[in-house]
Amino acid sequence: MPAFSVSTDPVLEVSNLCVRLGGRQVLQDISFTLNKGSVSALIGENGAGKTTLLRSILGIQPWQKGSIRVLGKTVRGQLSQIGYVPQKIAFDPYLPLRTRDLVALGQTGRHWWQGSDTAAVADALAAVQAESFAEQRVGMLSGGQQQRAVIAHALARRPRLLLLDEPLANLDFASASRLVELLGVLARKQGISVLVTAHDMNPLLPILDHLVYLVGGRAAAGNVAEVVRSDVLNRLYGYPVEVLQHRGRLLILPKNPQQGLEIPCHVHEDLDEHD
Ligand SMILES: Nc1ncnc2c1ncn2[C@@H]1O[C@H](COP(=O)(O)OP(=O)(O)OP(=O)(O)O)[C@@H](O)[C@H]1O
Repeated sequence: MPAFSVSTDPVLEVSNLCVRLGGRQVLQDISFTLNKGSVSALIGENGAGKTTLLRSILGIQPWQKGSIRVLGKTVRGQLSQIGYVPQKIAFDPYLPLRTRDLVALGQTGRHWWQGSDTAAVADALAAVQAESFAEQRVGMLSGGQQQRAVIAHALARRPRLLLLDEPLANLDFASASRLVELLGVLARKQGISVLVTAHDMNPLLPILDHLVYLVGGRAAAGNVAEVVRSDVLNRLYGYPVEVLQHRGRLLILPKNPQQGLEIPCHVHEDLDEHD
């Protein structure tokens, strides 16, 4: 399989997107472009609007202003080009559904009665290294295996854009690292554009090409060095913050500790300023 480098072919273009929900401006003038074969993170605290943005890209959340283009077209008619892994997935342990069945359902979509493309199902299982548990019930798998099974489900229609809503949230460190590595491989080897939401960008840094950092409904977008800078983040937060680097991890802290951001209690020592 050829390896893809990140290209300048736009797969997703979000321009000046504004979304109001329940009388509140949840997203305000969001603009960014994701290219083919890139890995991007959509970072924000609880309630920042990450899921709302993914739902807008999927065409299930109406917006008031702006535009979203997938492969140069409106999302309507392009849904088969998008794989989606939602945030909360719980499988009953006794659900009579094997991993292979779940992936086949992803391949056939709603038409479960149609035969699935077995080669596409096998490719999706292989892409996430799920062959060894393909015949096991999904409800009996570990959290990390379930996450890989639902990603295979999303990959079964060979999408060009893969959206994952907090896929690392319930994984231990080792499973999260394996999943991050896998997402990098999907982007580089298969040319899929991957967009991952998370609260913490650090686990994703090794594979990240692009960052969309959401605060209070507004976003800064670009590569990590362009976004994670105190001048950019000062504007976004509306108060002074500092960016610290500690053993390859990035920390964003308020200059005045009374203000908003949470300071992780385990990383207070030996911090060097990074701008
Ligand atoms: N249907 C709705 N009506 C009104 N407000 C909503 C609706 N859906 C979401 N919201 C609000 O929009 C804001 C953004 O929600 P969203 O779920 O997009 O955030 P998030 O960044 O994904 O959060 P989390 O990290 O907690 O999943 C929140 O304040 C939420 O309460």
